[in-house]
Amino acid sequence: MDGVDKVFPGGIRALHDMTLQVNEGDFVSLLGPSGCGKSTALRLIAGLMQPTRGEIRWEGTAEIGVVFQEPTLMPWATVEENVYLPFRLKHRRFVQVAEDIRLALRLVGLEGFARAYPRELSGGMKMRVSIARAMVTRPKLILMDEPFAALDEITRHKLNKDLLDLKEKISSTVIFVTHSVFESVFLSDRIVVMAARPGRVFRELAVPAPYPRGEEFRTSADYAALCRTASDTLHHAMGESA
Ligand SMILES: Nc1ncnc2c1ncn2[C@@H]1O[C@H](COP(=O)(O)OP(=O)(O)OP(=O)(O)O)[C@@H](O)[C@H]1O
Repeated sequence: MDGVDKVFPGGIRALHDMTLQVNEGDFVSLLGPSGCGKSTALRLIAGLMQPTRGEIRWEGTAEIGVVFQEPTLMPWATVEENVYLPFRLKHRRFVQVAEDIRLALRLVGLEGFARAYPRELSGGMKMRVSIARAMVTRPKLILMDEPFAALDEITRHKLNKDLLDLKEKISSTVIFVTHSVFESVFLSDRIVVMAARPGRVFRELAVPAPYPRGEEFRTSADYAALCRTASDTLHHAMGESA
């Protein structure tokens, strides 16, 4: 993103001069207070809307998978039919992609649930279906907008860990929106702290901890120190925008 502004009709300036580079294989978190434009940035990157000013450039073509805060599953369709959706939109026949669907469900730990309906699943399982759907076509870039915000802490920790394992396996690039300091430090190799009114990049923080990361990292002194730095930076960002 190069010098991107987004002004909504009515004059709300959601983003101002946002510049951000994401490289292949990065796990980048956008961390910031409510209303700082994180979702707007993600929607611009997804091409769901256009910037008012500035540019979003790609090297090569980008296929994108998106995971929203709500799992947004079709309640009348089974798990495998839900995961089939991105292929259906590309006019691929189910039988041609059945193996990809099976593999995606296996990667998110839902092998036995292909024929289940969303109402039969827990919140965490629904989110796993949503993740399987986002990655079933093996997009280069996965955009996630606070996907775990509505889950309990234990489930959230489990899904954080599983998401990192999954990323290793499918080697995608991930841009992850969150307002949780802890989550951003656990997951990402770079945290983009944003400030509000107008939304912009306040500072970028590197998380120099090796992957794979698990409970050992989450309970380490390094993790605690990184969380403190991120938390302080977030407070500065909020102070500047208050
Ligand atoms: N479609 C829209 N029309 C007008 N204003 C909008 C629209 N979408 C977002 N905004 C405004 O733009 C600003 C940024 O919103 P955005 O949802 O991107 O923030 P956010 O950081 O994702 O917030 P949250 O963490 O609460 O989801 C807010 O002031 C919001 O009210």
